[in-house]
Amino acid sequence: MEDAEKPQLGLGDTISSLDVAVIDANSEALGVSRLQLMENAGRSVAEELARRVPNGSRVAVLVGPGGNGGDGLAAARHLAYMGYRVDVILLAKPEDIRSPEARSMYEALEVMDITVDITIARDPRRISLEGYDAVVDALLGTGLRGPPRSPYAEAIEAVNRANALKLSVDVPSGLDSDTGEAPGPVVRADVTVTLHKPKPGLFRRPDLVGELVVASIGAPPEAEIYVGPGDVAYRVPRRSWRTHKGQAGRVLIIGGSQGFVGAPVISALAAQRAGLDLVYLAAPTRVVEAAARYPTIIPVELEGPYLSPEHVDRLLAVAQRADAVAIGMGLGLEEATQEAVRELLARLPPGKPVVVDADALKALSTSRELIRGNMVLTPHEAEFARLFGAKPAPVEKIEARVADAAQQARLHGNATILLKGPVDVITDGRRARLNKAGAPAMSTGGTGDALAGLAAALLAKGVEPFHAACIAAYVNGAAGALAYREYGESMTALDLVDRIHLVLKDPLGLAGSSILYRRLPLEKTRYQPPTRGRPRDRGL
Ligand SMILES: NC(=O)C1=CN([C@@H]2O[C@H](COP(=O)(O)OP(=O)(O)OC[C@H]3O[C@@H](n4cnc5c(N)ncnc54)[C@H](O)[C@@H]3O)[C@@H](O)[C@H]2O)[C@@H](O)CC1
Ligand SMILES: [K+]
Repeated sequence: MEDAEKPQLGLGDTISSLDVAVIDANSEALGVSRLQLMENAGRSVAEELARRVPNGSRVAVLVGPGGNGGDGLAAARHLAYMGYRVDVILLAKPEDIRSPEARSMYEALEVMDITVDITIARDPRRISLEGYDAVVDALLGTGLRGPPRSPYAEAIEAVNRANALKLSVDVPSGLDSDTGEAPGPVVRADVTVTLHKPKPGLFRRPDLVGELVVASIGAPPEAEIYVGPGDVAYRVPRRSWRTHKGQAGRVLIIGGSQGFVGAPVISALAAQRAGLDLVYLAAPTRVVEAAARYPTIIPVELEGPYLSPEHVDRLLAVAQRADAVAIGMGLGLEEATQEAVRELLARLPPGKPVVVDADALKALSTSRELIRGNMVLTPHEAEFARLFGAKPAPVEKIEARVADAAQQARLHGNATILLKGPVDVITDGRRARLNKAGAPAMSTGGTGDALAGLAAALLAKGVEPFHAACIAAYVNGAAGALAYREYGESMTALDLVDRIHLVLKDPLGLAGSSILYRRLPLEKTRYQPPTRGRPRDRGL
């Protein structure tokens, strides 16, 4: 396979401002703190400046109130060590520097009374950058919201007037790193040192970015490769007081048969724990009767012992009221059931996101043309082999396994495939991530049903299919790990469901726990670092 065709493990070639927050938090969960990242960012910035301006030169560092300013403060310390004459110009009052990391950068600089000069720009219109050889723009980064307000607007104008080398930290201040829009004043940089990975907006405005350099902040590639607490904290929408009933998501679970009564009930319970407004459970009579002890689940009784084509019209009507559907758990392998699954998937509105699990995957194996981009398929290895007609590479050869799954995703409309195993592979053919949260006892029956319910719940909340599958795998695994801690080998899928709220309520609080610390015996893969260079040279 061509290298270009291989999806890189991780979040792709560029990262959004949301990805930045996720990577920070996942990095912290893996033992590399935000403070370390900021320190590395500052050092990388100082080193890039040192490549371009001889030491002894005069450098002004303009510092904003957030993480971007924190990077600038760290850079100032490194530049002082390297022999530059450093003046730091603070646009915010020191007490307005709130993040603990940026604060500690400021405190370290404050006592450097021999080598660094710090001024607070009380009147931003009077900032003069005359006589400097270089200006470091650490005003605003990925946290920019809307056009820069005073005093940052004036500070940006001052940077642009300066007759010096202009180096922007992460993004030219004023540029929206996601869209490339500049809704107000914006820095015109000679060099932009962007951190960890390029942001998409940078490629849209090479005129503002100048030379683009991608610098390491020491975040482990694993912070992107493995789904982690940052994904839960920043990608899962939360209700506000203004949310109306139904807005937080409605899910339709279709599953169960005379022989498998519990599976779809576990899915429904897990979906509910993900914070949904409504959960419909459409299932044969015996399943609906068993679910009656959970009054919060809305039953849709399908008369008879198993799903069959005469139920499809009714299911389509209920599906209209749901934001996402999960189908397959415990449905059984009756020919009529398989036919009903195919008919339903063919007739569902194309915009409706669907999780296809278990017995519904078997139905799909004879009609793979029904697979589409907003589907999440959740096969384990044998189901994958049956569905796509080829076994995936073993878990130990993780890169080959990812490539096998990604290839099938590409062949099937970039649907999301969640290939379950001791380490889960999640890919839409463009991106690929892994989940290692879990516990050996998760081989117990029903944990896969919980996973399907979680994935559907996240889809219903508007999370895009790739991230919904990633987060479902992590939340399910982390809840399983917590259940295992308490019950050991005796844990059941219901113990897992009972711990979903712990993972969702305080995902970052769990970070200190050992959920991501298991080292897996996987064949090593090479991480491809993002390339340096001018955006136009990269044809982007
Ligand atoms: N994982 C990463 O990539 C890392 C990011 N770091 C840095 O952190 C930055 C992000 O930090 P933050 O999220 O704190 O955001 P920023 O530092 O970009 O700015 C946020 C601050 O600016 C204010 N602000 C936002 N829009 C404004 C506007 N239109 N007018 C006036 N003020 C405005 C906000 O109130 C907030 O105080 C990145 O750009 C990067 O420089 C680094 O510390 C290292 C780690
Ligand atoms: K900046």
